Amino acid sequence: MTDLGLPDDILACLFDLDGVVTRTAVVHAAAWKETFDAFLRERDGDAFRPFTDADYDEYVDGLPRADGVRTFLASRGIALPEGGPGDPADVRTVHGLGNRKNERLLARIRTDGVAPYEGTLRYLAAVRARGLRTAIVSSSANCRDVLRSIGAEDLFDVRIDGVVAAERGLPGKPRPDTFLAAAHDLGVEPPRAAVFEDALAGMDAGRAGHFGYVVGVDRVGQADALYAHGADRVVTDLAELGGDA
Ligand SMILES: O=P(O)(O)OC[C@H]1O[C@@H](O)[C@H](O)[C@@H](O)[C@@H]1O
Repeated sequence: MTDLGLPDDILACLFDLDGVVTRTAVVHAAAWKETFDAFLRERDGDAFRPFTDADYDEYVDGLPRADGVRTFLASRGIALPEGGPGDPADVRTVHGLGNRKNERLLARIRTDGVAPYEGTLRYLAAVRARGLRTAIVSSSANCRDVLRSIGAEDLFDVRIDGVVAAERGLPGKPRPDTFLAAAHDLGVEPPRAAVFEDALAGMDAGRAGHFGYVVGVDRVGQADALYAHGADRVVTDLAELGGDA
């Protein structure tokens, strides 16, 4: 193991964004809850069954936006027409609901701003100082704006996010394709790359892609689930891995 807490032969680090680099996983979760609860109340009346944290972790966290809508609704036996990406936020389609959530997410970000995890920024600096390559691998179409807002865009050699994945036709997490694309673009074989993820879907992607090391970042007390989904090690902050100057 190196002083970064990684196997000696790791050459690249692939980081998820929301919940790993920035404190935005909770912002996404809150925007989803607002959106789904309003939808379910409209549909089922006041006796509706609310969207829970467990629903978020299991069906939505880490997935591309439209996949999150489909997967959660399917868990409740609900299917909506697909619609299209340009659907207005009040249309009852997969994309309409996704757009409704995005409006709520952006409103929250406008009001509260974006905060990074300082431990991750320090770890990233240490990774780069030791000559390892870095990528951001996020399902979010808002990834670039979020990184820019904390001045962290230049910390990554490669970005595979929701926009790039759509352009290239890559399936999102839990499939490994976005992480594999990042490793490929960095010129590193998957067994020589480490994945850093807070979402269960991200763990599944790390395992499916046969990456050299998968670090689960536990921000919400789900260490056991992260291990069950394939983490090699679980930390609550990347500073625990090492990388001190
Ligand atoms: O809606 P966006 O910004 O494209 O993000 C898609 C997904 O991105 C992931 O990073 C989040 O964990 C999910 O909650 C979110 O739904």
